[in-house]
Amino acid sequence: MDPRKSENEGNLDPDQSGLIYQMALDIGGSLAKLVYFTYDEDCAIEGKDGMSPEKAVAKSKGSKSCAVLRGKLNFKIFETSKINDCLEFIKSVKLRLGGCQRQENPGSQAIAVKATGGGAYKYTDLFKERLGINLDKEDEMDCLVAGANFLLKAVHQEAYTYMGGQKQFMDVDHNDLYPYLLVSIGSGVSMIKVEGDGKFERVSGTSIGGGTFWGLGKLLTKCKNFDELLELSYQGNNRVIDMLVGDIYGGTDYSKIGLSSTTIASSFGKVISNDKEIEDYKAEDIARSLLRMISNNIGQISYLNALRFGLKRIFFGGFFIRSHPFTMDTISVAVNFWSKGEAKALFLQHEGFLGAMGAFMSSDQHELKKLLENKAVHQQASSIKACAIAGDLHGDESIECCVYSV
Ligand SMILES: Nc1ncnc2c1ncn2[C@@H]1O[C@H](COP(=O)(O)OP(=O)(O)O)[C@@H](O)[C@H]1O
Ligand SMILES: CC(C)(COP(=O)(O)O)[C@@H](O)C(=O)NCCC(=O)O
Repeated sequence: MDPRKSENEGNLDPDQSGLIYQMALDIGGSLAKLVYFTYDEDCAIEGKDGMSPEKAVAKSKGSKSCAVLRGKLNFKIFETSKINDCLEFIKSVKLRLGGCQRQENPGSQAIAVKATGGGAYKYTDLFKERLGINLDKEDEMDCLVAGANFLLKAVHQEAYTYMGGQKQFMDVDHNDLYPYLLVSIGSGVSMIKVEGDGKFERVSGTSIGGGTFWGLGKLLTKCKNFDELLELSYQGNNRVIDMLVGDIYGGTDYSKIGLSSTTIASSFGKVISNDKEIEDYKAEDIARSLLRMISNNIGQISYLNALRFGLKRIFFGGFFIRSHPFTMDTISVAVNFWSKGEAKALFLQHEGFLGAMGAFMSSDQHELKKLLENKAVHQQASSIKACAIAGDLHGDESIECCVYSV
């Protein structure tokens, strides 16, 4: 490959040759997330006598007739520390925002793109200078909530429970969605009580989140990337590192206070009594203990906040989860254990894209928003992959969808 080209250049999915009608960004502490809608110019509109999408949309305004725009919602991620890859990707695709602007001559015509997350502020000048894009900033919490509400209502089988290796999809009753606790596990963790569309309060947070897992993991195991660390955690045994109740109580349960001998009494606690150096421990075991410690802690704090407000459902999002069985199992067990089965942990297929989806939905100057705001996006269930992100950082996913306008 030509070393002057970015990793993504020349490696585009054929679907991306379609026009990008609308794009939004969520640039977080660790990852930059993109959501964009593409359609095939030749066959995008149905039921409008072969006219162009723009014309059909324009014609449908103010009339009772229905325009249907067929296309795909695409999802893509980049490491924030490699923001240049993200810029190169946007540069390499045909950006046709609002149905009337082409990004062929950056600098000559400013294009506005909705953006959220800290990077929307940090990289404002970079986007403007390199791509001629004005980042139109949206509040991160507003976007997380809007994205979660939209996905839960519009995407079939978006939410699921995970217990004992079993994934069980939950049908969301639109009339019985609120209230719930939304826990976004990104670099740090935000906990938001959601009571309706745009009706929410950030009730808590913790700095011990995904960045902590990846940061400490990198230090302690010398892993070079996040996936490697996750993979290691699969193979490890945390009992070598963690001090269990049984280690303290001579192998027995402490049943009087409901603790079994296998419960972790102290994460990483066994290390203090061993005369070992870090090299004497297996990276797998360290990764496993770390993942359990962080996941357990988030599960417990989430439950406590759910209890504060009498919330029974806790939806977990953010890329820390990565549909990882062990992470989801640990969080579910923690919520179940602490709530004595009263509260439920739920996960989202598009876990890491809540903010980007919310930013996408917040666009107010493009035709697509006008199409989307009143109508649901109906996806074909068969087109969803079981895992939102399947390991590969640059792996992307798309949902076939129809956008209706009446
Ligand atoms: N490929 C990856 N590279 C880095 N971190 C990853 C990756 N995949 C998952 N993660 C985890 O996801 C977290 C970031 O989640 P995300 O929801 O994108 O938050 P943020 O908005 O802070 O970037 C990281 O801190 C890390 O724990
Ligand atoms: C500051 C943040 C909202 C930024 O979001 P992120 O990039 O981590 O997704 C988040 O990291 C956070 O909520 N941190 C926890 C801060 C606290 O409540 O202690």
